[in-house]
Amino acid sequence: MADPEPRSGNPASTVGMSGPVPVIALTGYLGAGKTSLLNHLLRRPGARLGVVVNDFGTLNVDAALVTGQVDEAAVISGGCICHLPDAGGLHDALHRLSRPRLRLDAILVEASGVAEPVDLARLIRLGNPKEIRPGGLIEVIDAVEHFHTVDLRPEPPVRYAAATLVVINKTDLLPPTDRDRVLDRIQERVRRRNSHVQIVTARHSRIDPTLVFDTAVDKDPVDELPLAQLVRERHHDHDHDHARAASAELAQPVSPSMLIDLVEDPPSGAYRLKGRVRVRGHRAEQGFAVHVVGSLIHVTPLPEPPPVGELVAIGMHLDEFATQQRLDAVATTPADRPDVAGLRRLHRYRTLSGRRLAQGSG
Ligand SMILES: Nc1nc2c(ncn2[C@@H]2O[C@H](COP(=O)(O)OP(=O)(O)OP(=O)(O)O)[C@@H](O)[C@H]2O)c(=O)[nH]1
Repeated sequence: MADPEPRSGNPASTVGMSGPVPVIALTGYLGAGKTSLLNHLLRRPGARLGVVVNDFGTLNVDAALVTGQVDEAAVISGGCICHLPDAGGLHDALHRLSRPRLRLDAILVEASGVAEPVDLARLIRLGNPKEIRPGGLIEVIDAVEHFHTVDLRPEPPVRYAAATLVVINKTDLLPPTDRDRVLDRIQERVRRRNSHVQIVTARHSRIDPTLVFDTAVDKDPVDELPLAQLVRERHHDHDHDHARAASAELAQPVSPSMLIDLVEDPPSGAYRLKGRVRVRGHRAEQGFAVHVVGSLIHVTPLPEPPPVGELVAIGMHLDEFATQQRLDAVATTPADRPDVAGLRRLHRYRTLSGRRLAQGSG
């Protein structure tokens, strides 16, 4: 399963997004590999990440990485501790970490092994709509222990339903002769509960961070602590499959109908889809930021319509050719007149993005 590198540079970073900070939940049964995943993501240079863990003191988070990733070390070590499912604690932590001054690219929430993913996903949706947006829920599965711990009943566990990405971890511990059979079986169980979820396999939770958040540059920012850089260099590895990406530049306003068709039915294999777009409104042009993670769709207005917009799709098993065609179709189809039905659909998502977060429904 060796996927090629993203096609040109790092398309994942071409959409420089301010606006709501994505909050990504890491869940999984005890010992599945959540902390390993968190540390792996923190090692990725270039992104400014906030971290929320249940108890920073007792978890095996690499402190050098955490403090190095964000120049506000005090925020990480002192302000982001919460005890799930205490909504107040989580919301306080998210509120602090989403302050614009911190300029975080993403916030990672590591849930304890006993936390219910469905409840956690709902808690995150209860946050302040202006500050954060749901960035997905990553469920880590221990490939060896799965059928002895989590998946014991005839019906697949409900926890799969909340996931946008499933990482089947510890594949190195599966006997080679049994590997494919076990992986197929786990996938089949997950898909019975969540047919469209993206599934990847991993050793030591090493997945391509591009799947999870935007990594803006390939080397450490200048304000990075030297210690963190050293730790990263020691661990810097390329022993994971790479996500694929496709992108299109939007030189003209796009058709809202085509855009919503795209986000409601993303190209095959796309896990994340994001864009900054310009649409023709009744009176003037309007700008929107659009984010899709799994089945989550989030639309926010931009202060100004972008002179040139972008669309980017990312996924482990992305059909790059078909995806490029879909993105290009949106980019090149003229949208000279206001598309009333399309605008209505777009604004509905905009309203839902705010309301769903505010009310915690859906
Ligand atoms: N061999 C092997 N060991 C792994 C892998 N992933 C994680 N481990 C080990 O499994 C143990 C548990 O991993 P963690 O990342 O701490 O798991 P966790 O889900 O955070 O654990 P809890 O917080 O206790 O629920 C650690 O000793 C890891 O080094 C893997 O893919 N292969």
